[in-house]
Amino acid sequence: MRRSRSRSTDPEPAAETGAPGAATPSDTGSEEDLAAPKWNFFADELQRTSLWTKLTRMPSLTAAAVGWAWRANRRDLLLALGASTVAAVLAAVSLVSVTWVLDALLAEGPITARVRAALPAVAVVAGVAALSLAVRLVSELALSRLSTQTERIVETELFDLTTQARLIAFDDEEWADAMYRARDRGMYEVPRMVTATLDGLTGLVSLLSLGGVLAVLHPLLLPLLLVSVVPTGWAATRAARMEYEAQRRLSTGRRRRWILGDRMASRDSAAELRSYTMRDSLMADYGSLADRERETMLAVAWSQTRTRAVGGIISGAATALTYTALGVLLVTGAMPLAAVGTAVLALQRTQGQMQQLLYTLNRVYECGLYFADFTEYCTLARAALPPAPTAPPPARLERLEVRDAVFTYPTGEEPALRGVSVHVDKGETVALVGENGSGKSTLARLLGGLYSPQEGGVTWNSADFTAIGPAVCERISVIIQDHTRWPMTARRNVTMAQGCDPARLEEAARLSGTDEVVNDLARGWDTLLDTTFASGVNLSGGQWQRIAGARGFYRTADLLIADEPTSALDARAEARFFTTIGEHAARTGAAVVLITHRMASVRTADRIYVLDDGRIIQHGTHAELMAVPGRYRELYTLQADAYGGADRE
Ligand SMILES: Nc1ncnc2c1ncn2[C@@H]1O[C@H](COP(=O)(O)OP(=O)(O)OP(=O)(O)O)[C@@H](O)[C@H]1O
Repeated sequence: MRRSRSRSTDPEPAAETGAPGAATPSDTGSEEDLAAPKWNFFADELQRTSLWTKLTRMPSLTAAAVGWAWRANRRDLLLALGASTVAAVLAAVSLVSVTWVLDALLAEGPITARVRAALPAVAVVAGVAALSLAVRLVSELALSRLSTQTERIVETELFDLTTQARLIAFDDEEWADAMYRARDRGMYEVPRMVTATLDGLTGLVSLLSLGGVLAVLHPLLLPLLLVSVVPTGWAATRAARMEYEAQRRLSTGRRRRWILGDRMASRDSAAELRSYTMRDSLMADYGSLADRERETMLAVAWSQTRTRAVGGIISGAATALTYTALGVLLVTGAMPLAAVGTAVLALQRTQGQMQQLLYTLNRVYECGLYFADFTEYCTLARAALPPAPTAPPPARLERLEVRDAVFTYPTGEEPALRGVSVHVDKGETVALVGENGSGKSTLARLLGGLYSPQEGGVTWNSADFTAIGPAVCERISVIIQDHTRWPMTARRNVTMAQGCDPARLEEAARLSGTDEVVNDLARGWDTLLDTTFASGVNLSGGQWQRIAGARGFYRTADLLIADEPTSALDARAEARFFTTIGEHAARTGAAVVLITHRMASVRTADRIYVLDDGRIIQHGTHAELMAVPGRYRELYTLQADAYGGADRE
């Protein structure tokens, strides 16, 4: 792995910090790893693309933002648009009324007569101001309602797609990073983008009406105005692009930092962190990543300030030029004094409005970049959805078969399964054994309909899993090796998405030994299993595994897949589990696929498959496999010897 280029930000070597075993910088990934992950392929393209090309994306981005707002609440959208347009037109009316006031005040005659003459115009100015305020308030209310509602539908869209995506997508770096970016910022930018777009549209209408007033006063004022505000807008847009590019570069590093931070602050890793004195090493890793981020962001802030300064200086010079031109127009008599007064006012307002509009356009552009992350993720996530089922929901299981399956993880260099064929018949108990990494869990996931092989196929009563779709999961119950500790009540941790059937719950609890766990809980099944809440409790690893077992038994299924279901159980609980799993199968008629390293527990299986390096190297009953030399007999004998030969047959 290459050394980090920002050496000054790397943590000190272990010997110097006195932190034994402190991580070397490369433990957190070289700068290149962090700056240029696969998904960041577009960063270079982004750099090369001109501002003009990006601005041409605006109409489509704006249309997309308005589309989301329309989906969120069309009434609020129309109200916001209508009210903003009225407010913009009122601003121009108010300006014309000011000219009227000035005309009256600067006319010939006694001051009282001039003031009296100006009164109707003053009343119009006041009335327009009051009306503008009311209309603006309505517009702001509609906009904030719209923003909240858009946020809601965007979040729903993200989780809707994410929870439907095929499991394999989570192993795909590009997908995972896109999801992180969409969740981290992209999805929050959609409501901002909607607000910014509507602000932009309002600003445009205001500007057009103010520009109309200015053009009527003198046509020369318009180009002068443009010259004074465009440089500031250019600077703001450039600054936004710099920030976006930096954020995009830092995204992977941030994700790693977030994960590290989570490990440092989480209860699950707290004990191991202390036992292995990981503190200094983790802090160094975290610091290294945070330093890189800080360095990048400080450099960005400095470049942004330089760009903004250039824009500001050019704008300032152009403003001075505009006021000089006004002076010349007044002195030469090309414009009367009242018109010059209104022009000064109009120029100030228009300048403010134009700056605001450029700032808003810049916001739309900036939000648009992150918004594009969200839409990119939605596109990727839609591509990761399982294809629509073409076969009817599966009937009761007769035979589940995997044929010549080849499966490689998206990040894997070698296939995890290489031409595997197995089958499970109704009511059978099949065991998968093999050493670590031989492919048992991967095969179990294929059997459970969670992964699809790249070659070969998986069928349920001869119907292909892909054709059946997610409905196949309804017929399968899985006790997962790395089961989830759901932050819910004990009852919900067992019943999951199914309704609670007290008799089935009691039976599942008895079979898995969860009854003993729940009996000890002060609030029984109603106990919240999450210590982040005041009433929540924590369970031991073995107790959690019993809950995961109960989850598997509770579900009415034709097939129960149990992947290392007893790894955390004590000897008594383990023995009980292997007896009851058979009892469960006999009572429900369910087939069982059992994965375990406890060789003694697979002796009674109808068929045992032995895996090695992604291949089935042996299969048969315990007696058949023990009768021939091979991996099964070797593993079985090794374990039996460790137990003093008690299990040797
Ligand atoms: N998410 C993943 N991404 C990439 N490779 C993976 C992933 N999960 C597993 N692998 C690889 O696939 C191979 C098979 O892994 P698998 O988990 O199926 O083995 P196993 O037999 O269940 O191991 P164990 O007995 O340790 O649970 C291993 O080489 C492993 O490194």
